[in-house]
Amino acid sequence: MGLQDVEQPHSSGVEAWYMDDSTEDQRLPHRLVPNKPVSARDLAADLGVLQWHLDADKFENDPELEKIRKERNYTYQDIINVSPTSLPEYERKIKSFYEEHIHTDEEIRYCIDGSGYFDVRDSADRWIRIWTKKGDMIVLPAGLYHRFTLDESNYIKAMRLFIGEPVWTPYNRPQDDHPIRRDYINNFLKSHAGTVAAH
Ligand SMILES: CSCCC(=O)/C(O)=C/O
Ligand SMILES: [Fe+2]
Repeated sequence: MGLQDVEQPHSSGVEAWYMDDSTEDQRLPHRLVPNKPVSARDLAADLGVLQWHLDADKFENDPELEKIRKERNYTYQDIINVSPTSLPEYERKIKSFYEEHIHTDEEIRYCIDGSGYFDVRDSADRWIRIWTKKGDMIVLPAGLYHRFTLDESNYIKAMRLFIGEPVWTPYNRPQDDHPIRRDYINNFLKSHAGTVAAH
């Protein structure tokens, strides 16, 4: 099944916008002025980023979540609490989450509580900030350059899902010759491949 074939219940989706270039605190929204929003449709069609909105209060027994897990073969799940007081080695991990990277598999996160920002690169190498809040589930495809930060609430509780045994290894940019990155470019960014700059 292709990424575009999966039914996504909410067409409006999570809020996303192009980021400014400011080096201020990463937890700030970093919107352009005026704000330049990005639609759920564009995230899916252009970048392969999928999303659903679920009832997080019933995450332990939710038929909708079960359906997604079955359809997409997500056999593994665990829960991560990210906050200065709950995450072991918080400083090291939060720094590593915010290093631009890819994974060799999808990154699937379901926000059960709190909130945070997943930043993704578009086809012209610009940052798009995706604000993930309670009930939002997102899938970042393998090979997509991205990073994560907490927002000003300083707390997110997220379910991590995976197909098979989980592999969390980040491959920090540059990874332009990595086969997974090449596959991603061929699948999603082909028409813009010449414009995606190497770092
Ligand atoms: C909210 S989950 C922590 C971030 C993470 O696991 C990751 O891989 C970010 O890219
Ligand atoms: Fe990641």
